Amino acid sequence: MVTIVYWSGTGNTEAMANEIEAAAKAAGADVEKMLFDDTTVDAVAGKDVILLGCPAMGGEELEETVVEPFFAELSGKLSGKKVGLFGSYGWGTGDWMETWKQRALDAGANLIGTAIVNETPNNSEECKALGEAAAKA
Ligand SMILES: Cc1cc2nc3c(=O)[nH]c(=O)nc-3n(C[C@H](O)[C@H](O)[C@H](O)COP(=O)(O)O)c2cc1C
Repeated sequence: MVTIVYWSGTGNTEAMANEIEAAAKAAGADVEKMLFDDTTVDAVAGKDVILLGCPAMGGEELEETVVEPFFAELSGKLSGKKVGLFGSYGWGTGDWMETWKQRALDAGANLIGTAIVNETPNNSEECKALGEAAAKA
């Protein structure tokens, strides 16, 4: 089972989640998809393959009211877990994802891939690759 958990303010990261879900399903995986708001840290920590989505916010940061506190707590429970990260960005160059990736690695996660897209995805190769990697993980 691949579990996708995401936050999206204007729908771009949500569109990525949909593309990743479609790719993972096409590769044969069962997929569940939910918002950070609709789950808990312990529920996510108990999953097998975890894909987390959040756009670049703040100054190259995670969304601060929901995702940052969620991930800060979850990172204590990610050691050895198969984790993928994705999100949309605007005017930056993807620095928020580099920081996020490093935090996941520092937490001991087994990073299966990342995907970033400038604004709205449109049959993104990055999303497809992450969905396929998750299906095989
Ligand atoms: C409050 C706010 C802060 C943002 N900060 C950044 C940023 O630091 N770097 C960047 O590249 N884009 C930034 N963006 C642009 C968003 O990452 C971009 O529009 C993205 O597509 C939004 O994804 P979403 O539709 O899933 O919310 C910011 C947007 C907002 C509204």
